[in-house]
Amino acid sequence: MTDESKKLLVVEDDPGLQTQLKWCFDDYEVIIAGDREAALAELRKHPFPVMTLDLGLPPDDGGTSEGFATLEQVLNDYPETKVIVVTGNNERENALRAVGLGAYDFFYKPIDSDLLGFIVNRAYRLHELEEENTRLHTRRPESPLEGVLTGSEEMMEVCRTVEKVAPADVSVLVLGDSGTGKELMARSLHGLSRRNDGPFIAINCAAIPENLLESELFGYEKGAFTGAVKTTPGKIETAHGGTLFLDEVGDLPMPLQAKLLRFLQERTIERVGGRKEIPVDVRVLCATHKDLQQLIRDDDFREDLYYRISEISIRIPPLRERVGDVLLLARAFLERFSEQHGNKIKSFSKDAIAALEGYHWPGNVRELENRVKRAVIMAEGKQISARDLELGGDNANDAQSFDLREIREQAERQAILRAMNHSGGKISQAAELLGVSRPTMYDLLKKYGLKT
Ligand SMILES: Nc1ncnc2c1ncn2[C@@H]1O[C@H](COP(=O)(O)OP(=O)(O)OP(=O)(O)O)[C@@H](O)[C@H]1O
Repeated sequence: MTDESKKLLVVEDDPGLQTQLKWCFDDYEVIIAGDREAALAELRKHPFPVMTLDLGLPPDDGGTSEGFATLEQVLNDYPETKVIVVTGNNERENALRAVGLGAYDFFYKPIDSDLLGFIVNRAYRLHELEEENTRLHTRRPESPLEGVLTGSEEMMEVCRTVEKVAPADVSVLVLGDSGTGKELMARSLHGLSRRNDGPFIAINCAAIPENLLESELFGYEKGAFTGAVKTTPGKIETAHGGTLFLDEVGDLPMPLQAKLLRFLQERTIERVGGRKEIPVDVRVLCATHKDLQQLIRDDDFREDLYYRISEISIRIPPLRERVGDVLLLARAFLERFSEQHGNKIKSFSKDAIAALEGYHWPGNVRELENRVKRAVIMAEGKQISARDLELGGDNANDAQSFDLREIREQAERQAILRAMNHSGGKISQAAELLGVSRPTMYDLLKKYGLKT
């Protein structure tokens, strides 16, 4: 036990009991508070793993209203503190109500120091175990690639592919929904390649108007068009010796697809308004959330370009399909943002965890990152609630389909993922949570394409 965890807060207004309680716990550093304000002032100063709380506090020493108000405030603001409620001999109802609200245990007066000592020691032990548990949960798994956090087998496979492919100078097409981490993977590919001393230049083909995209990519000569006051190299040239990342390549207009293809075949570019062929040495990585095969069928994407940019394809699974990743990433983001904001929020409430597990994350990791960032700023208690994350109610359940079978399957899939997340990927525990046998659980995982 650390020195800090040996502290015990005793909230008691009766001077006689204060003294008795003080020598009852000579193993602990006992701090006495006579009322709610004094107790909260102590809790603000340092964390207390355990506190005892007399329910009959002033100004309502004859009743319990002040005691209950103190209890609720402590449970809300200091959820890690175990509260042992001390109450009159025939006040069973109050004792049960306190435990119902979240008090750890209760104790009847007059004080039996052996029994109270036993309850306090047990509360300390439980607090210690819970802390250990939180530490284990927040421990990061070995990050396979710099900046990439994951514990899921699907993503580990993606990372292994990235490691293998990075040193080979091949073109890579990264596929995946918006916010899944395509750019992060492209940066890893660059970082692990022999070009990592060179530049990494990213351009989002969907974010730049069509008429500017050509000069943005290929550069222009002075006087090529109105406003071209000086010769300017494009992104491709700027990436010389390094990597060019074309995000949302599915949005590249047809004429530029032809020009890009020419560049990939000849490895030279011509600036807009120029005549000179400029040799450029870059590795091209592309990404898209669109279905390029469909675009090819619709004549919106050139098949020959597709083969050039996809010597290797890597598909990043959506966040909802990664077993265990939602909570792992949420905890990592919480740690990062609460450190950045200098506040002490360390955990998610139970309802927040259920909401995180139940939501289907259409915006993937980016959405999770944004929700946690916002919650850290908005949260008023010591824990992040589902409300702080703006999850719950209608937000969490936006299935728009009317197809009953589809809705049932979605719900089943969600439940399986929640159970797998909850059990840390342990199939037998997840099966138990869902009330199905292990073989059925394997069948379900297979049916929904969930790897373990
Ligand atoms: N596995 C991960 N671990 C840590 N952070 C991640 C992970 N995946 C994504 N992120 C973070 O999520 C955010 C979105 O990632 P990124 O921009 O790479 O996604 P994207 O798929 O390229 O998105 P878009 O399709 O919208 O361009 C970034 O802030 C990124 O750092």
